[in-house]
Amino acid sequence: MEDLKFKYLERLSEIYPTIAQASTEVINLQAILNLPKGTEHFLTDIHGEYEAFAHVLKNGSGSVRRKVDAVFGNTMSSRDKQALATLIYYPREKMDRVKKEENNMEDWYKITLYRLIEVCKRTASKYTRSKVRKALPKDFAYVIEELITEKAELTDKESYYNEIVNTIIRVRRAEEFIIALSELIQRLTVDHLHIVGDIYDRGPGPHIIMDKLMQYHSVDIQWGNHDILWMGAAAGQRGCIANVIRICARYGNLDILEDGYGINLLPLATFALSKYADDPCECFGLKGSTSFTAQEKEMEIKMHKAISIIQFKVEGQIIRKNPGFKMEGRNLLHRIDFEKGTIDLDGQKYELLDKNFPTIDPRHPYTLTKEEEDIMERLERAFLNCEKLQEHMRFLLNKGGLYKVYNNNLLYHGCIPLNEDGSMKQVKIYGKTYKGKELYEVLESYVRKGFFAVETKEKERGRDMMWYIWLNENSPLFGKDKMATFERYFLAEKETHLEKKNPYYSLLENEKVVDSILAEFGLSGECIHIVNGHVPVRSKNGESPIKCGGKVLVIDGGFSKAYQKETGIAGYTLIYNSYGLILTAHDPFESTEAAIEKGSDIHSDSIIVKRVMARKRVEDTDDGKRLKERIRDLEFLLEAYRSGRITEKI
Ligand SMILES: O=P(O)(O)OC[C@H]1O[C@](O)(COP(=O)(O)O)[C@@H](O)[C@@H]1O
Ligand SMILES: [Mn+2]
Repeated sequence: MEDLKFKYLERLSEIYPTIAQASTEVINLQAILNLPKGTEHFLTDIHGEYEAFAHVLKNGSGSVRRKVDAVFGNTMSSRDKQALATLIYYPREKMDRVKKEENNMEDWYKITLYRLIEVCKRTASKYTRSKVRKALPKDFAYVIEELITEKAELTDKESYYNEIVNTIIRVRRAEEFIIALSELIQRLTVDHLHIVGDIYDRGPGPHIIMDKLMQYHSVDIQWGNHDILWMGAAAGQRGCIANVIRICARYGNLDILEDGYGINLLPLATFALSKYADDPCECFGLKGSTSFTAQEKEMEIKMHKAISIIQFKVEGQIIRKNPGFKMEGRNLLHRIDFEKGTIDLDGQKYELLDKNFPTIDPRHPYTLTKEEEDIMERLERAFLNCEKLQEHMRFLLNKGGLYKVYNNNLLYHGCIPLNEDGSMKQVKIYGKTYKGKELYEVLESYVRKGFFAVETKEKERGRDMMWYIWLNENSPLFGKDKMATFERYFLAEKETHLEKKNPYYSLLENEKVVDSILAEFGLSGECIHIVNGHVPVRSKNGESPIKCGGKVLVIDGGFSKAYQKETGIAGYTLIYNSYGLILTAHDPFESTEAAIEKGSDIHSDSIIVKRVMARKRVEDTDDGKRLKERIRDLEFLLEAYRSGRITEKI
């Protein structure tokens, strides 16, 4: 042990070769520990709504506006503060508008630059000089640093700053400078972003969101069931591929696949148009609003039906291949009486709303026709070979996982499968039993195997496991007793559409249960929380996102337009800054245009969940723990230098 420690100190002395260097580092680290904790921003269930996502990201769920308020207080009107905030979110667009209205732009530049510099100073003051420097835009790095650093030794500070600002305006760089400052403020306002799952499906731009996330300075992702579905599809799992296409078709979003990812859907389209030529496919109408022509719409609807039938067949095969998934109950095609157009569900007969199944052979209902097989083969190849999709999935794999413990908060998308009595449910995965944290871990290991395992069998298991995580009742990401897709398309009886939630969701007010979950992930004591998404909070019905006295925060982002009618709002986001936790309820997002025009933020309400007594510092965070360890090691090194066990390397 001693030997190992000595070796470690020797290595450390290579980085800090002198007493002076090691002690400077100790002083620097100690200074960081005393800075206020960086702001964390939590978003979930974005569901392809890239405009609303970009807006919330730009305004830091109200954080930018709070900064503007803190800097200018009552010295500026609320309208001016809002205009300044909008400028920070959308500098280019806002300036275009201002130019049309203002007759003295020089004055406007001067005032605006001055204001932005003040906000920038305040946002940067939380960070070390070196961190701010790293965030500075290359072109203006030197000047911005001059402007935001207090110059105590200058007697006439004002004229010094004025000179710089005047020069910027004179050389016609004011606009670029305003843009650079605005982006810097956005960048510094949020230190770290958590995405608690479900980037994909329903909305039109998940690929645009992924591109944005890949450029973001600091982010982690807890995979949602919809993300896993896309990961499975990208790994070539047929059940996942069929579901991905079906959901895109359902929401009129097939162009995500065609234009966004360059996946060719022509074979499916041609097949659907010929197979369902005279079929109105009434059960397969599109959700949400689309701008399709009648002809386009007809094609989407037919493709929607074609891929749904393929999905039910392919899923039947996966279920039969994996009896351990215990999902035979979800195989429904063989229970259809194709002559009568009825289905037998647990002894009860139901009439099907659509009786036309030209591709199903009643004797072998789960077998794909030659054409369907051909389509699936081509799609499988297209998903596997799509470079952009694979790149997005690699990013999810690198930055993501099924859960995360971060600064005393436990983050996951769905739930912890529980029994009725609140104990953790034992779940069998390929013959072995797991629960709680171990269940999460084994599932995550299979997801990674689905991409990286060398051995074919293990890889296949990994792939099938992604489909399992998407919809199995024991999946912590799904957490419902069944996914009633078939019933929702084909049966009128609403009771068959019901998807019963795992007891987890009704036990969230039970402190014993909540504590046991937190403890399972190593969390105990004060100021610990579970943050999860997945289930829309029906605030219209008085439901609160704050459960168990604030220990659990269910922040389904509700970005998804399809769900806003049900919930009454556009969901919640969470901010954890040095003063505490702030939950923001959002109003539906109209459009970027409207946000600039009206200068509206989309948050309607901010609820302070927890206000800390003393402002939290870096010292109180996970990063702080690591820094303290580093300081301790460096102090050992200093001791070794001073006692002569290690010599300085000058
Ligand atoms: O309303 P849609 O888009 O058809 O989706 C409904 C399906 O989505 C699910 O709610 C899963 O998606 P979420 O993870 O967003 O809840 C299923 O339980 C349900 O069958
Ligand atoms: Mn979900």
